[in-house]
Amino acid sequence: MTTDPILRMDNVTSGYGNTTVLHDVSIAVEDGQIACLIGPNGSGKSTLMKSIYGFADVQSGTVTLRGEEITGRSPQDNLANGMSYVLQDASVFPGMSVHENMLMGGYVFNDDDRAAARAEELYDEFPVLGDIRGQKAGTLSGGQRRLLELARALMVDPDVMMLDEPSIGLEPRFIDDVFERIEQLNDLGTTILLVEQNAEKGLSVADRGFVLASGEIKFTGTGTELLNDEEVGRLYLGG
Ligand SMILES: Nc1ncnc2c1ncn2[C@@H]1O[C@H](COP(=O)(O)OP(=O)(O)OP(=O)(O)O)[C@@H](O)[C@H]1O
Repeated sequence: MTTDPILRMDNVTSGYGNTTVLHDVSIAVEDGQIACLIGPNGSGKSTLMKSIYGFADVQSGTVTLRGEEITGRSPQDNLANGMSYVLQDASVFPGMSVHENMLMGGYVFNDDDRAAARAEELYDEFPVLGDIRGQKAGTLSGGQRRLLELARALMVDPDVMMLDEPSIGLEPRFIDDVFERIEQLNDLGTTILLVEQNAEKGLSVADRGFVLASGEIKFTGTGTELLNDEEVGRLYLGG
């Protein structure tokens, strides 16, 4: 069964100022899916997410969330509208506690009680985070910090969450844990669009995959279809 896509890009050409990075890109992510974007370095994966979120310039084409056009909206508006984005270089505030970092994730509420209540819900969901809520974020391990970044982005209870390279910089022993967390977020009902350098890992959790090269979508399929595609394997999965 298919549902209407929750997030779409239709014929988007975009970049930065006069520089064009993406050419005529169309993707559709259905409600409740995990979608994964793979492709070589510099192919425009981060730019695709930035074009959805208002960090890059859409030169033509449209971006749609829940059927409503959001092309060119600001990141703040997108966050308030139920979409969160964990940037590749997302960082925690090292001098603040885990809990204070969580509250920052709910700043758009303008309501301290509501933010605190939402943080408690997330500690129930991720007890490891609740256990260290008083600890300064700068003292966390890489895996704990990534979990905090993910949980902080959940403070607004987003319908759609975009994650740019969630496994980057993590020790191998934490990588499986992060992917389990991503599947857990998805089980809670959040639609996820993920950029992942570890293409096999990313596609293995994905309902839908997109291969981007030189700013164009070259292949689309289910995660399994792309993993099993001979050409995708040879060109983009290292054999
Ligand atoms: N702020 C910017 N201004 C101008 N050009 C940019 C900007 N950010 C990225 N680019 C260019 O856009 C192209 C695509 O970069 P992008 O970061 O989207 O690729 P990527 O596929 O995410 O790469 P990586 O896997 O290395 O993160 C690159 O040529 C890059 O130099």
